[in-house]
Amino acid sequence: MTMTDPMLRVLLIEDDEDDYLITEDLLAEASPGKTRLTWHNCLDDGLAALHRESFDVALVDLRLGPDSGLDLIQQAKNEGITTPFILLTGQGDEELDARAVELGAADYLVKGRIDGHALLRSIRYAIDRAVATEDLASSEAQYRLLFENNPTPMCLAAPGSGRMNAMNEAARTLYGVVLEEVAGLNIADLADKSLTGAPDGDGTVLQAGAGLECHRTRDGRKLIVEVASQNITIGHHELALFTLTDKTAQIENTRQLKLLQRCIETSSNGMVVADARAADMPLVYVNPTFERITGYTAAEVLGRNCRFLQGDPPDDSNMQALETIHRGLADGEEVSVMLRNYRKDGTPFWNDLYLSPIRNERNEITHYVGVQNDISERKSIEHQLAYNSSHDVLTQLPNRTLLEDRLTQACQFARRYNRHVGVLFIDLDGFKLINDSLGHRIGDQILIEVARRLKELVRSGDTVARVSGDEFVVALSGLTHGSDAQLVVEQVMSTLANPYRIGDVTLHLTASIGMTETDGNISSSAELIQQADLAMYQAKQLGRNTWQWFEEAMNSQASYRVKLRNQLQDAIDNHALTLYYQPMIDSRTGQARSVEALVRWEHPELGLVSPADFVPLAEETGQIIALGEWVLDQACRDMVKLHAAGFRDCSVGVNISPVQIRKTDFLATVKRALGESGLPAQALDLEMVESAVINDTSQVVDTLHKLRELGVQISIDDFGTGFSSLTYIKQMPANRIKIDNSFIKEVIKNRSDAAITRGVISMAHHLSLEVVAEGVETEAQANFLRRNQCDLLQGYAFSRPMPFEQLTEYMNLHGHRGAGGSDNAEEEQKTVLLLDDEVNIIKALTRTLRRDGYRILSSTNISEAFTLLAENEVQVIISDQRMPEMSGTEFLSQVKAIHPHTVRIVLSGYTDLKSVTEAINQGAIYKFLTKPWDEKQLREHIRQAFKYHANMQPQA
Ligand SMILES: Nc1nc2c(ncn2[C@@H]2O[C@@H]3COP(=O)(O)O[C@H]4[C@@H](O)[C@H](n5cnc6c(=O)[nH]c(N)nc65)O[C@@H]4COP(=O)(O)O[C@H]3[C@H]2O)c(=O)[nH]1
Repeated sequence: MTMTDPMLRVLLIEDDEDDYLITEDLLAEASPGKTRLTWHNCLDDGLAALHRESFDVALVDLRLGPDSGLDLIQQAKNEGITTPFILLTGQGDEELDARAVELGAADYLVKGRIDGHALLRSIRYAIDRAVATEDLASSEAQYRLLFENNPTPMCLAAPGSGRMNAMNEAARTLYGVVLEEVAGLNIADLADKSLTGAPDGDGTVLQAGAGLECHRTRDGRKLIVEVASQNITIGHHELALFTLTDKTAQIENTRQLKLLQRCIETSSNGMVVADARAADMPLVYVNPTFERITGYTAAEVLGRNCRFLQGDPPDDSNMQALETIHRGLADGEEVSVMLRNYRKDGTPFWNDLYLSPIRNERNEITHYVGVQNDISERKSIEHQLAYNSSHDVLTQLPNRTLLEDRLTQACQFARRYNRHVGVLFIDLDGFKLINDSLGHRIGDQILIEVARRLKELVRSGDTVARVSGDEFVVALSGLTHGSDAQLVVEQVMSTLANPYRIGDVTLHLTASIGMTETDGNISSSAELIQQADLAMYQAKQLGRNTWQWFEEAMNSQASYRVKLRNQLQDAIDNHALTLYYQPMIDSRTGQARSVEALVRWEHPELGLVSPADFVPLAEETGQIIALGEWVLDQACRDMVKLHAAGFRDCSVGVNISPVQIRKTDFLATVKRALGESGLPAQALDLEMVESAVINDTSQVVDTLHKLRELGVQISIDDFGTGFSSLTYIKQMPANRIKIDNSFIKEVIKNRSDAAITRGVISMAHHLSLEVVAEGVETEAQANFLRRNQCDLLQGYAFSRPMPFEQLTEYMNLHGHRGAGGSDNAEEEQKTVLLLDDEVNIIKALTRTLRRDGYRILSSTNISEAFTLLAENEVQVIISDQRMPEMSGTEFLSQVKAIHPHTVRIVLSGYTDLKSVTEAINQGAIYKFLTKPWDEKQLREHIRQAFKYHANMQPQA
């Protein structure tokens, strides 16, 4: 009923006309003029009228001829007619009443028992109910629309059983469920049944009361879903409403981000990010490695431009690198530069910096990322190697190369300022005897002392050099007269004649000295040295302990050299040279897998002449070409024989002089030697000093590449004595480097030699080069080298050079020596080294610690302790503090440099606070324990020390 139409439109479907008339009267009486009654007397007409016209209410008689009013109501409902019905009947019947209500009839009236007002009231009630029902249906439809179209996946399920009641479209799409399936589903069917427990949300924030669950789509895809549930009531039904938010992608992204972050944070390179769009490009991120390298904390540097690393005032040596950076920034390109930067404490470090722009999706540069690599250690090793190339390692004096340089400068100065240069060639008399009888250690001490005395004697512009074993040269520059050198030589003679006290030994030495002088007009500094050398030879001839000026006539004595040269030529022509071989031992297997060919000359008068004497002569005269060719041919032939004897993997190292490699037909010579002998190219290893390549043309490098293409191996010989730039060596097609024996000599006790050797091995391995240690004389050296992964060992500790016949025997006897095997068992065993000069303390400590099953090594002196450390895998060291040679803390500081992975403990009855704190600050000491000790506590400390050692080891 609408407000604009106050007339009630009533349809009566009734087969009895009388009843129609009665109804009409009742309505007219109750509401005169306010109702309009339409009458139809059968079911079909009634239904047709309901379809055709609009009525506010329909009164339906129960009996419609053959039909029932209930059927009509039923049919009308089925056909979508929403008009409210009131059922009329002749008599009251409860069952009928119930059935009518069940079908949706608004009321049930018994004819004859109602008056007009009751009828009207019933009609109005039916209309009101219909309006209310329609409103409810419309609001239900709205809620359904909200649920169904909600973008959040949701479903409704029975709270107890979990039977699915409804799933909205978003949820069906997420899980791949079709509408028809929903009714057969249970909420539990969404879960991934293969997993138990809640998934790791990687810190994802969830709504209050929600949880994360692993679910699976119908086609098996895994989902991580945030599930929130809430109990609601719909039409008297208790239901659980689940909202299901898919977090899979978000969690995966978080994981990826965290992984990236962890990579950056744990990177061994320092990393910084600068904001390219903010003024002065401030740092917005630095990783922990940056903090470790520079000593600055993130808080101290964020917001600042990273130029503070260049020092204050900025280091000028960075100019070129900074220009490259500025150019890179201007062009928006990545750059790689080497900078000298400064840590917070002011110490410099070498920063190998790679700078790269980061662009956004619009290709604009938003940030710069800088990757830093602290290469100070490499630089310092290279620096030290470079120093060694111009200095004698033992005495730290300039060597022959630097001497020649200084002499050339002194001659230039003399020419310009009308001055003179004097040269003293000093040879110690009888030094070889001292070396042979008292040993190298004493010999070395004397050489160091001689160097010290000579340096003290000369002026600052003069040069004292060591040119070979016991030969020194003093270059005196800026002399007014050449004869002034005479004053110096007298002082040298008397200074050197003073006694030498080495330990308990007192020695007396004399020297033979040759002298020469020049006004600077001389063709080469080498000639000047040679003149002084000839004069020294003369002084020796005169009975030693004297000095001689060089005279022109002495040059004739140089005819000795001419004679030697002729004899060498004869030896080459008549095959009077011979080859010796020295094995190189594989440090892992203990087997010889390579040999070095070393030439020998059996001189008719002089006996066996060392190649160190005649090879330089042959190089000077050019005879090295013929000599070298003979060596190459012979070595290839011998090696074929060795292969035939069963040692097929053995290669032969042949020394190649720089003079040889520079010859354009060198490649052809090698090919011929291989072809004629039948030796596989892989079995030939050409050993050459790095200067042969570094100082030379690209033609030499080209030849080396061609040799490598053939399969021939290339070794860099005497590594460490030349230019020794590892960066440069990277460019060379070498397979191996041979560390010069001067480093190996002291490797187990000299921290600098140990560091260089270790550094060279590690860096060579990074460049995929094999490393050979030359001059290995003791088992201690060999063990140190093995433990530091040196690949091959060569030296008297294994074998001296020998003729070919002996080599075959050697290979048969020692070819299967398994030196590497025994070490492993040793390595696994916990070993402690005890050092104390009191035997009783060592005994007591041994008693205490033996109970814990450690392997116990002990020593009462430092030198022996170093040897034990070199020969054994020791994890924990306990040292006394007060010892005659040096303090325990000093000893442990040195041990730290050579064996950094040991755990070092001082056990002392006495405390020198300064040295102890220093050693602790340097990280040299793990613990400082005092005597007398509590047995239980000491054992616990040692147990902890081994645990600490185990934790320090890199995890496999
Ligand atoms: N103190 C000590 N020395 C050890 C030890 N083990 C080996 N040696 C010696 O060290 C030298 C190693 O050879 P190199 O460095 O190539 O040094 C060689 C190499 O540069 C040159 N040489 C030798 N044979 C030839 C050759 O056929 N051609 C050329 N161009 N040079 C050669 O002469 C140098 C000296 O040769 P050698 O006198 O045979 O001396 C050899 C060898 O006998 C050890 O444990 N302690």
